[in-house]
Amino acid sequence: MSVEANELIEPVIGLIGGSGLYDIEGLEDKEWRRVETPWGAPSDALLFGRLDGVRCVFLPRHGRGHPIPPSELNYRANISAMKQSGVTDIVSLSAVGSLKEELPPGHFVVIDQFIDRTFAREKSFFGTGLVAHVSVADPLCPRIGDVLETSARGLGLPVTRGGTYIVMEGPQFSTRAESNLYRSWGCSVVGMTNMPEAKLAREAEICYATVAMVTDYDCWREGHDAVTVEEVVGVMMSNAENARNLIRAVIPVLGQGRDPCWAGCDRALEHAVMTAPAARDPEMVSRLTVIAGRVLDRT
Ligand SMILES: CSC[C@H]1O[C@H](OP(=O)(O)O)[C@H](O)[C@@H]1O
Ligand SMILES: Nc1ncnc2[nH]cnc12
Repeated sequence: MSVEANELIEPVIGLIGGSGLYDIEGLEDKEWRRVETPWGAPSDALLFGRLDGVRCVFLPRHGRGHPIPPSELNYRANISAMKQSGVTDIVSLSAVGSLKEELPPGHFVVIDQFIDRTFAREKSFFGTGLVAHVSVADPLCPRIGDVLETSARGLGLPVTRGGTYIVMEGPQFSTRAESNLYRSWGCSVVGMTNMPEAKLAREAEICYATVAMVTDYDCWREGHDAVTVEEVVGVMMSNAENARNLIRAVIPVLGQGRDPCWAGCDRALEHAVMTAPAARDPEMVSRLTVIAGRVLDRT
């Protein structure tokens, strides 16, 4: 997709559904389609359709029925499949634990920062033979964040704008010492999936924002039981209903024709590629065409 000046973008909205969100209701012309990528298969087929005329692409992050754990997700294939499907804007929906008293279960947080503590995942599309460094100083798209916040408030949902999501490797939940450490770092919520997803979306020049849906207080709270899957699943059900309403509200807004993103997420690769054309591995270049073709074509 081109983002030259004065060209109006017709957005395609990508939705990545987390725990408890394995389908999207109300899509017209819906069709599940498998998408192959240079990085292998995504978590599942993607659901293509339209909502109020806006093209949407939905992917259940863990696959339908939740067979894939956070560390085994093929994050590169998931983001590449979105890019190959023309997605310009991703809304990520995620279950998280709360690290702050004022963010109770049921609360939605439109986060604005991450701390990435994952260590067993492929984190970049680039590598030997084609090196690039994008900025993730502000890893979430504030333009989408504005729409999410306004729509959530309009629906009367309990929502906080801003907050840091610490991404842990999992699959076990945190120790009490870890949970308290994350609190001492000022983190708002803890989860296992949004990294490297957000970094890869940035490399793919896709605007990306997250609605972190609180399901539990993790294990830091004195006198309260530590989080269990039973607790998470229970709260997830009511969160999922609110998430569906929020999705219905944001898609018509995000789907309007627009200029390139004012925050620049869709131009992240502009000055990011380090490897001189003559030093590039042709196989890497060919593999990366779907992600970085926009900039590789001209350098
Ligand atoms: C049963 S809670 C653990 C699971 O839920 C979250 O995933 P997602 O972001 O896809 O909703 C969390 O990070 C864990 O993967
Ligand atoms: N407490 C928690 N820790 C990590 N991931 C979570 N997802 C939902 N609750 C969580």
